[in-house]
Amino acid sequence: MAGVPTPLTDEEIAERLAVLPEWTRDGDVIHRRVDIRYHAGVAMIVHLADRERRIGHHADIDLRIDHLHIAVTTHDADYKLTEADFDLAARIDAIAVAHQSTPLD
Ligand SMILES: C[C@H](O)[C@H](O)[C@H]1CNC2=NC(N)=NC(=O)C2=N1
Repeated sequence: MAGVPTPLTDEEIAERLAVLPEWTRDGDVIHRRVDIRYHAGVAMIVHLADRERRIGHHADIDLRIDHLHIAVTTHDADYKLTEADFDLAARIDAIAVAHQSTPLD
């Protein structure tokens, strides 16, 4: 097992957020909204959960009728932001693009 992941500094977090315009920092969490219809949102969650299982990092996901809200932090780092959160955020963005274009409702 790897040790406890290292929390990022405020400067490191700002650098990473600068290239993730969909994401907002709220303390020790980053979050974004994905506008997506309900059934496409379900499909996106299944896709994302499979990716999360493989990378060993998981988002908190709130499914609503016309959007998802996704939040990421690292519980193994006492709920601080780490590199793994920004890696997952970038993967979420790519998955969202694919699913937002699916014609499911
Ligand atoms: C053992 C397992 O890899 C860990 O519990 C992983 C799983 N997924 C995780 N996801 C998130 N968001 N934070 C973690 O600290 C974390 N830890």
